[in-house]
Amino acid sequence: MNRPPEDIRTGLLAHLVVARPALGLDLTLQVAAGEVVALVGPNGAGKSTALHALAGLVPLQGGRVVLDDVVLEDVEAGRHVHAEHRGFGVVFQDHRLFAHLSALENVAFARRAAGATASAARTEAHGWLAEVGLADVTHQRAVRLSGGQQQRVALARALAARPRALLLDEPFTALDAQTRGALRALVRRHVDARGIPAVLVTHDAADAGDLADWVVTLHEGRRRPD
Ligand SMILES: Nc1ncnc2c1ncn2[C@@H]1O[C@H](COP(=O)(O)OP(=O)(O)OP(=O)(O)O)[C@@H](O)[C@H]1O
Repeated sequence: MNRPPEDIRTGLLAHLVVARPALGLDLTLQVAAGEVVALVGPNGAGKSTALHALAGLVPLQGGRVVLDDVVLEDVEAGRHVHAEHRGFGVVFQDHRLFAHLSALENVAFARRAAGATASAARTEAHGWLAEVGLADVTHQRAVRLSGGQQQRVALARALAARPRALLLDEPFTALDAQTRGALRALVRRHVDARGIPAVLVTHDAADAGDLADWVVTLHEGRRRPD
């Protein structure tokens, strides 16, 4: 499942150069609209760093990030679009929910931030929580939810924001096998229906095999040759 070398017109194009003493990153990535690319590799290879760099949360020392022909970052040209304005839906490894807001409020917040009215955001948030199987805990505070439930709220929040691209860092690790399968299918449907690119960081061969169109292997911050 290695991507053929042709160029893509819409989707995500990135060259990420991050200089760090422990591990530098130099990665070129292209993900077409409607595609899921799995980013795999051993612990410490730089997968999360790459995702955070795409999201605008880790400064680049070189390179560019372009989404659907919009330049989000270009180090040489001095352009840096703030993370909040990049249009990515992100699921972080540690979920990063608002601990003292309810599941519903966490998801509605993302939809509000993306332009919906308060009541529309709440209605849609109910729908997303039902989609991820959490209709019965909508009013539970995030801090009271189990790890797997928090992970599902994080995915609902990312999808609810109507992102222009998805960045998913180990988004299914805390889930049982049945839920994992259902949520992989949900992500696939969403990517197909909205025609957006998605990057999935995973250690799970089944995640990559089921969900990804292409696999990119990172090793010590570099792409391992196919
Ligand atoms: N904020 C940071 N500042 C400096 N170095 C960092 C920072 N975050 C991560 N690193 C280092 O960058 C390297 C890559 O880490 P990263 O988390 O990107 O790897 P990973 O491939 O996602 O690993 P894992 O599979 O364990 O999640 C590691 O050596 C790590 O110590």
